[in-house]
Amino acid sequence: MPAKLSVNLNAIAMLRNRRDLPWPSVTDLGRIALEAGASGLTVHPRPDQRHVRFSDLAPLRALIDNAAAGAEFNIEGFPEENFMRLVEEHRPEQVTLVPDDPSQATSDHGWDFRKSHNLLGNIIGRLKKLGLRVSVFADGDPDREALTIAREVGADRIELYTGPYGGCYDNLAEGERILKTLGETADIAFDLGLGVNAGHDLTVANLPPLVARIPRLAEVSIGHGLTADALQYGMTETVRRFCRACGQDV
Ligand SMILES: CC(=O)[C@@H](O)[C@H](O)COP(=O)(O)O
Ligand SMILES: NCC(=O)COP(=O)(O)O
Repeated sequence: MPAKLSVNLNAIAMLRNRRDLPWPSVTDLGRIALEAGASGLTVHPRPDQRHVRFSDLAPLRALIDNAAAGAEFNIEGFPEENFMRLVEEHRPEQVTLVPDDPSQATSDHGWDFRKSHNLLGNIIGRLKKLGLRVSVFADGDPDREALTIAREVGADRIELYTGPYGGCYDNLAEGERILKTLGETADIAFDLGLGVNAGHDLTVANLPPLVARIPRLAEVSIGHGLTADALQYGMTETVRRFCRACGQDV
């Protein structure tokens, strides 16, 4: 089955937040994305709300509840107590745990599973009691021992951090080298019984080699590159292009 596309709305929210006005509407663009074939919506509510605001979550939850069967809400973030309250309130189908410090401009690394063993174990235990699928952000580092810890603490999936791969748009040889390590990391994760998602700086250009190397990739979450294309081609056409780049027949 081709990888599913979850559209990350953070970049739309960031544009909206330039003014004290309600447009561009995060909910309306989310609706267009779902109607165009996206399988879900992703938000990363950062503590300072500089992108998605906490008040965006309820209308997005309602939108997904009224969308085609199987549409999913994915909420990403560092698991501090405020984040956990948001997740408890809005019950996403998937929670993606990232090790971000609030001062980070954007996500730029996966978990150190050895150091975060106890934190992740406790948090994932709480999320499992809510019945939520949990994905954990992971570097493209084929470190079996680290991924074994991810499995032991209860993660269902890893999300491969593809920032370094996306950054190689002008250095294809380096991109191929990174793709190799992403693929090896995914192979180990599958072997351990983990599912594999991917995200960060993915584009219509770099998705096809990624899904060719990792054919069992479950989901990609994409915001920055997709929003840039939506400005040029419109959200509907852009979502279709990204779905096709995932190998979907749309
Ligand atoms: C985990 C991840 O890679 C995404 O959440 C990405 O960081 C997008 O978040 P921003 O749009 O807030 O940078
Ligand atoms: N989990 C990654 C994500 O949601 C989107 O990241 P980006 O495409 O905005 O870099």
